[in-house]
Amino acid sequence: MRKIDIFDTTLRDGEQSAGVNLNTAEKLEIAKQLEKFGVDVMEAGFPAASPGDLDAVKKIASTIKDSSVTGLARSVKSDIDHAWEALKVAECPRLHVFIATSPIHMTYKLKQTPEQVVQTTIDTIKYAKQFFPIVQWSAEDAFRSDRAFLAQIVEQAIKAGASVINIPDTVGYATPQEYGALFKYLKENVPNIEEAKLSAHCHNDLGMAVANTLAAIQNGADQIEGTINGIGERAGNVALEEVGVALYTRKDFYQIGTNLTLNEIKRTSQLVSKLTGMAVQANKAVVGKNAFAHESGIHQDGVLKEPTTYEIITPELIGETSNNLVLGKHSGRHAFQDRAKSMGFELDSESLNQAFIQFKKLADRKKEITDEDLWTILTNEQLKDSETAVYELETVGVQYKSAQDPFATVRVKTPAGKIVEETTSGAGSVEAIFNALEKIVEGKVHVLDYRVSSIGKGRDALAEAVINLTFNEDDLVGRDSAQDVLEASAKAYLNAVNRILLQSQMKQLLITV
Ligand SMILES: CC(=O)SCCNC(=O)CCNC(=O)[C@H](O)C(C)(C)COP(=O)(O)OP(=O)(O)OC[C@H]1O[C@@H](n2cnc3c(N)ncnc32)[C@H](O)[C@@H]1OP(=O)(O)O
Ligand SMILES: CC(C)C(=O)C(=O)O
Ligand SMILES: [Mg+2]
Repeated sequence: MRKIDIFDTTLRDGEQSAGVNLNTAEKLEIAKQLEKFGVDVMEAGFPAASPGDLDAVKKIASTIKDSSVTGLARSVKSDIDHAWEALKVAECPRLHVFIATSPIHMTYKLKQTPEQVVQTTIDTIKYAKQFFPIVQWSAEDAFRSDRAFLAQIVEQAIKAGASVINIPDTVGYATPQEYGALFKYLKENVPNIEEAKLSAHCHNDLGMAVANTLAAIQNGADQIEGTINGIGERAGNVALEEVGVALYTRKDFYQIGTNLTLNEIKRTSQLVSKLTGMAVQANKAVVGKNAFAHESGIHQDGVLKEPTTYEIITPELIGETSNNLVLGKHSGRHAFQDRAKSMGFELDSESLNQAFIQFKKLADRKKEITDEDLWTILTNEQLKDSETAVYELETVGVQYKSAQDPFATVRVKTPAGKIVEETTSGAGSVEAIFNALEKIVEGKVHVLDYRVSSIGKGRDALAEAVINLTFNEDDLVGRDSAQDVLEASAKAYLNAVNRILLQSQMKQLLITV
């Protein structure tokens, strides 16, 4: 199987992402992880950019042994001198030098004629070759360059000593068909092309970086360049983890191998995200939080029966521990039962059905059902027939008059079956209710947070109260709803207390079983 080289530029093009700035220690940390990931070449920075970048490239070049380390330079002698200063410590120093070849860039940016650009290219590569055994030359904005001119300058670059030729789609303008065709064209029209490796470098402005990279590979690219998580200038570079996993998963189609250790992907992605401060979007291919998450019942059922029904790559392949069946309003009984089982609940089918109905009702009101929510639902069901009991609100009443402390009278049935009534004042109606409940509940209650909102629209909307409290040191969130705000608040308070009570009763039950 043909093998291609992976050139990582997370520390150079990736660091060109707006708002990203890595110090030497951070760059070194990422470089070590890239080495574990198995990249063939890593571009550690742009040594002429700043003393800090020169220092970082130097540290990386002297530390990394299993990947080749390179640095970028313009076609300017002083840039190459800076790069040599940083890279001479490497086992096999490698330079990456570039100049733009498109009419737009040559005319407006470089203000050089095509002939001058060819001459600068030749002179620069020859100068660099005095120091560096390996010189990679890039034709910036190659895709928007005149093809015949590109073929001519590539031929000259190889003659001058470049052993890797990079053909970037600098502004992410190419389509896969066109980018692939450009590689084919160069293979067929540059007489000495076999003396150098041909490299692809794709940006993602139109979201086609992965497709373009794969098209280049199919048309003879020997190396591909990209970054972890696809970070980079503007919309970023091609995401190396996506290309790596695509080549591996579809090796039946591409027939291409790499030296990448794919199960280092997750760790590498997380490290880069953490140190650059660039979050990975949840639905990003391969490394997104949702890449192995299944939310809907039909998918969850399929995955439980046979993961390959909905997973074309295993979580383990990229170093992820497992897939994730997220319970929400689209989930079905199979996933619900599976989670209940993994939490230690063995319910008969009737109890499971009842618990599932409660779960669906709650799922309509909450985005995500937590394990704590499930615990409460399942425990309620499991304890239904046993001797356990909780606090039940019988009535709540409030006496309120402007400029006076309100009084609340609360009547509750205790777990022991006694009816207890308390009347207490408070700074407000809700506080008066909580004070009365505090007197009734046996144990120490401390309210941490409380809020009410309406469910639905209109004057007759239901009120939902959510309360976070500690009860005998345990803390939990309780919630309940009612037509009236005050009743919802009292019920939410008891809901939290009862959940904690049920948890300890359930633990007791599980211990004795
Ligand atoms: C497609 C890419 O990703 S290319 C890499 C982009 N990365 C970076 O630019 C990061 C590092 N850059 C820097 O720190 C600075 O831009 C430096 C140190 C390189 C240069 O800084 P300055 O000397 O202040 O120049 P400035 O950045 O403003 O302008 C760039 C100059 O380089 C010239 N230039 C641009 N590319 C090249 C090239 N490949 N070869 C030679 N000259 C070039 C421009 O024409 C311009 O020249 P001018 O001053 O004669 O008009
Ligand atoms: C410097 C070159 C290789 C580059 O990053 C680009 O053209 O996108
Ligand atoms: Mg680039």
